[in-house]
Amino acid sequence: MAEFILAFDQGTTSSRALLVDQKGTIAAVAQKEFKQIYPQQGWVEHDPMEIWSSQLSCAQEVMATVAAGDKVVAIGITNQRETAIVWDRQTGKPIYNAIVWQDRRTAGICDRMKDQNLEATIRESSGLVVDAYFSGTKVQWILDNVDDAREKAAAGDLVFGTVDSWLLWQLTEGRVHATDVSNACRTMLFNIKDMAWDDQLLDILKVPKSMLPEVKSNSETYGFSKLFGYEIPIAGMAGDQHAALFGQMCTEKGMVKNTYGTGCFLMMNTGPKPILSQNKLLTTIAWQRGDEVNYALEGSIFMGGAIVQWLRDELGLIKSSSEVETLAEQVTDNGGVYLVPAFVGLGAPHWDQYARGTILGMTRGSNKAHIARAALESIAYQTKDVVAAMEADAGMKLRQLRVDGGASINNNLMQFQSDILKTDVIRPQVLETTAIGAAYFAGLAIGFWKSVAEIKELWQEDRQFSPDMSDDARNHYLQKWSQAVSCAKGWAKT
Ligand SMILES: Nc1ncnc2c1ncn2[C@@H]1O[C@H](COP(=O)(O)OP(=O)(O)O)[C@@H](O)[C@H]1O
Ligand SMILES: O=P(O)(O)OC[C@H](O)CO
Repeated sequence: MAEFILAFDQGTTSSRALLVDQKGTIAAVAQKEFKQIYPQQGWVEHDPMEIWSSQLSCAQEVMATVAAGDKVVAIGITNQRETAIVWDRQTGKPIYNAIVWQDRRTAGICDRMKDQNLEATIRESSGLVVDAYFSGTKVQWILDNVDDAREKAAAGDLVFGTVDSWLLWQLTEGRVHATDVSNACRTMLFNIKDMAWDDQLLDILKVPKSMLPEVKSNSETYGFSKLFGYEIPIAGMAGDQHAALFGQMCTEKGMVKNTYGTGCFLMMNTGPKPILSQNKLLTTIAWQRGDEVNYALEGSIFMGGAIVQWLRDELGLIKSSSEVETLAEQVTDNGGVYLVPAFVGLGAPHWDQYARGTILGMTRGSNKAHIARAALESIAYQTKDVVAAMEADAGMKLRQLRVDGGASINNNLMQFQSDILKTDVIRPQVLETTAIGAAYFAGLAIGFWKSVAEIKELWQEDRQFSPDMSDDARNHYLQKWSQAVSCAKGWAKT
């Protein structure tokens, strides 16, 4: 009889469900894209019911492949982080769409917090910078802008959750309202040293404590789902980047991964003590298992693979994401063209809410291949900016970068990344590290895998990319990139 873990990977643009077996092999995958809602410039929303229905239908699709006699022994959840959902405790209905992590509508609330000199307080307690990215200001916005929401929240009738919480609520049919530490620490409401909701932060952001989910570790049984014919424990939950760090088995201090999905998210495992960044990175909880807490430094880049989607969907330069490779290969270099993909502002280490997308350096000879190349290169330059900040904070040089996510399939991009970083880039055989990480957390909780050492044996390299660029060329690219970033900054601040 074969046994599997069912992993939910609820991403920004699609929901996925995967079956993972004991060898860490993916036995089945289903994926469904869902609607991106842009009600105003800079706003990004999802329909929470569609998040759930797309996730459920993917789960049903892979469950249908489980042979008679075989069994799913646990569910692991991983999710797009920071996205905020508020729903009615009694009816389970959302009172507003999910406000997505990319949404910039609360930039003004953040400016006011900065004017009140709250940055240091917020950083000390939450490890975060003041930015519209995080959930806290999004919850505040919903409470202040949806009719009667403040009154209902004060009466205890509303609950808040990130997407993990929302899925857990649905899976348990409203019986469990909980989250995990890795998602909690992205809300700007959680104290990463005390490992508890922070009263001062709740007060600053005007969020009533009664709305908040119970906070648990990343690997334990949160509840049971009866939706798939028999009772299955939900035993692992983690934000997608934290799950990817674990899925990449970056379990030693100093190990770094970069996930090239919609955005790019670099995380460095910094061990059992939090390092407060001096270089505008985030201090975040990597994961908690039992009483053991691991911290990480994170650099969040808002536009990664999404730039390729923009070339495809808005400019129509390519028909599928993979076509970007052949288009970019039509030219031997960027021809002096630089694209700063600040479509939703710039994240780490710049944190400019008002930066906007910019293309610079075009001449009469510039063509669509140069733009495609500049778009891909921008992913590598943004990564380099974060790595430089990470090295400064950690006081050490990066030894290697482990990569995963949809865009890491692009060999030219990975080679350019290695050239620009002057560091080896290592790609594993299984690129679904996010879902795998969630499966590992769930499997460890129920004894499907006995130890991290056992799981480490499952990680296998696919390919290594080593630097092959002169220092002069690298310095030239980085200098022009930095000039281009300066031009993109502050554009929308009027
Ligand atoms: N060959 C490629 N080169 C560059 N980017 C790619 C390529 N193939 C896919 N992508 C990008 O990868 C992203 C999808 O990766 P994925 O890890 O599934 O993202 P997410 O989990 O954020 O939805 C998309 O933004 C897509 O444009
Ligand atoms: O949907 P992804 O994979 O781009 O991840 C989104 C991040 O969790 C946002 O912080």
